[in-house]
Amino acid sequence: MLDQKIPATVITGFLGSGKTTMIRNLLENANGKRIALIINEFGDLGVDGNLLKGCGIEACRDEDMIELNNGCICCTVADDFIPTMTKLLDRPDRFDHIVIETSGLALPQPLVAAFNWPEIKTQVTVDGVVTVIDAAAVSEGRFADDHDKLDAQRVQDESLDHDSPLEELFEDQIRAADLIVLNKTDLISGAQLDAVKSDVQSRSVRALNMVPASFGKLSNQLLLGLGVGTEEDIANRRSHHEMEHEAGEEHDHDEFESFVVGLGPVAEPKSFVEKLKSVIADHDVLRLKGFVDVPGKPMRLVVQAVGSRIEHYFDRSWNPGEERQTRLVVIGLHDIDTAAISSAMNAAAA
Ligand SMILES: Nc1nc2c(ncn2[C@@H]2O[C@H](COP(=O)(O)OP(=O)(O)OP(=O)(O)O)[C@@H](O)[C@H]2O)c(=O)[nH]1
Repeated sequence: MLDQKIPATVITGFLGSGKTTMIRNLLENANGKRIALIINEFGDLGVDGNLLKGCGIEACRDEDMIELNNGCICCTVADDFIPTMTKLLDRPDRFDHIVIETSGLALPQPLVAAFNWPEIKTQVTVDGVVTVIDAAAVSEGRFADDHDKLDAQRVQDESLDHDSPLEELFEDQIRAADLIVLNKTDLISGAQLDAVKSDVQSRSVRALNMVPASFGKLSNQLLLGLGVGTEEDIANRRSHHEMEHEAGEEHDHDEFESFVVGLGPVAEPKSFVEKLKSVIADHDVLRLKGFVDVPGKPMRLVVQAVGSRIEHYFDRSWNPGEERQTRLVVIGLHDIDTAAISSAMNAAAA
């Protein structure tokens, strides 16, 4: 029906929690639904969009997929997101659903608030915010800070007025959620999952709606059928940043750094990946992902690392005319040693 608003689902969650994997599954089960996909990534290499493009899934049409890579979507709402949405809504063909994947560092609140802008509000409603959580990482204590250490740092530097960026972001993404997907349950025990549930719930005053999942395998009825209209409630889900900076200080992502490392062909992928593991551990890399040119192989190699967990596989043939190259995006905290990491990665590839 033309007078019905188009539902939009916002999928958020920290770097590497499994958002793209879940979306892939969702598209595989689209059942004829026409889904527009807006993908936002932190870093200059559009890996997520590239992995989904040409993935062979029928519902995954290149023209229905829009990549927004000019920074985090929460900071570029006016310049990037609103114009993209209005263009999408002006298309003569109508979508059944819009799915938005935020970058792993995005605060969902400003994005959801954008659905109250008049030109969007009349046509679209937020069906729900789905926050994907890496339950294994939570169980390993990745988001639980060493508060004693932070307090000591605050004594040294008075400008440190809040918790660590990882913990804050983790909580802001939880507080914005209508549904929390506790993902990667294949990596933890039932008891660990229970502990993760309590940890996550303790970070919100609202009772949270949580479902466990592995590789984001959940039904589309659940993921796309929340029916919340979150834009109406966003004022009740304020982020740390909003609460700390009532005066309206700009939010930014200065606490994080991302850079792309270009390397030559990699003849020994197994040994390369092993060496990358050490680079990641030595330098506390949060996320590393990209594509590798393996000489003599017709297919491109994908490398995906989330903390110390690293995966590599050949995903598709290099296309005719496509330049075979090795490019990996690396993300860490702002003081990450970019020069040392680049040189260690070069050495690993040699
Ligand atoms: N073991 C395990 N691995 C998973 C699961 N879900 C995703 N992964 C892996 O985790 C890595 C990151 O997954 P993505 O889907 O790319 O995560 P993302 O949230 O889109 O990552 P960013 O966009 O970089 O924030 C990949 O290597 C996935 O194969 C899961 O449930 N279990």
